[in-house]
Amino acid sequence: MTAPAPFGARLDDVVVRFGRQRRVTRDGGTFREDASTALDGASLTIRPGTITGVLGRNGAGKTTMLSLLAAYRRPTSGRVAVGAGDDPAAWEDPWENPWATSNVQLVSEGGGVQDDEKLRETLKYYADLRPHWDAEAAERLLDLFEISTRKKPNALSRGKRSAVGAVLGLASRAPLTIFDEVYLGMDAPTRYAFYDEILADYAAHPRTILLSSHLVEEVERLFEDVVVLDGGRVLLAETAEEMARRGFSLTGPTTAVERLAGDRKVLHRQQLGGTVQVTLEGAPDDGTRAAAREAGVELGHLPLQDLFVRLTDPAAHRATVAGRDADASRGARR
Ligand SMILES: Nc1ncnc2c1ncn2[C@@H]1O[C@H](COP(=O)(O)OP(=O)(O)OP(=O)(O)O)[C@@H](O)[C@H]1O
Repeated sequence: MTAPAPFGARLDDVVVRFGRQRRVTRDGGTFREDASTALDGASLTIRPGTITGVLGRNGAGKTTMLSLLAAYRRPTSGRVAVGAGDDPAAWEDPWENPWATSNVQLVSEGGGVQDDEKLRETLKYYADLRPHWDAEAAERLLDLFEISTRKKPNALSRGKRSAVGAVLGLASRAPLTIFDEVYLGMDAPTRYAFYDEILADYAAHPRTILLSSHLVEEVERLFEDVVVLDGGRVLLAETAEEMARRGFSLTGPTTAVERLAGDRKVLHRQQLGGTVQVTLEGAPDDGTRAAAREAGVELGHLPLQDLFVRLTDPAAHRATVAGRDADASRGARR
């Protein structure tokens, strides 16, 4: 079978509301109220043939968004589309669309397995369901994660169940493969093996992979694109390269770093004795680069975690290095 073309995905002004409830007014009348809004006018495009990180704090709407793409649910309003090619106008609504759903694989924590049957039955089911299923890859990965197909999933540990999800997602070779917090319960060596397998499999069989995770530091190296959701809205959707240009870090002697940082906004600050590392908003100009070299200050890339924390925290600490501490020292020098 020829390799399938990677899928793109798009959300246009998508709203998802859950749990309409009947409320009683003071005068005894009733009205219906939305209990929660999981997505609140979310719009974005996932480029075909990329690994895209989906980040957001608890309850931001990640699982809801990913479920829409796999047609596990319908939006309350707005449009969802998936499909091959670079023209989103040609993509299709995945809802009750067998062509779309057979090409989209969503793996959630502990999901996608038949609990009361041996794992080998689940594998047969996937082989029938997934047009691009690779049975050899599934076998190799199950060996790698030391999982026996003779076991029933409910007899597996939480980490092993997650590893089964990783296997199902990878071996599906689906043009749109979605891993929603699939790492839960996996120990660190297993997680790193999973990340390496994603990269190797993606290189050998290009497709579109969406990966949601709270372990931002661990997974950032995988991402070509990044989506950040917050309160049901898309806070940011851009390439990892564009994101990297949103900030930089300086590491070195405290006074030199403070001088170089000036009034820039601080995303993160870590003091180790006389050495400080600060993550700053914005791109370094040539002057800053030259001055850093001269002062023996190391200029580094922006850790995604710092930007993520900053972006999703409305009450973010807006201090600058030139703020509280440095102000005091400048005052003393005047
Ligand atoms: N079936 C449901 N019924 C009612 N509310 C729901 C339902 N599913 C999700 N929600 C609500 O929608 C919002 C978004 O939930 P969602 O699970 O999409 O977030 P998430 O970003 O995946 O969170 P987490 O990182 O904690 O998994 C939350 O406020 C959640 O309580």
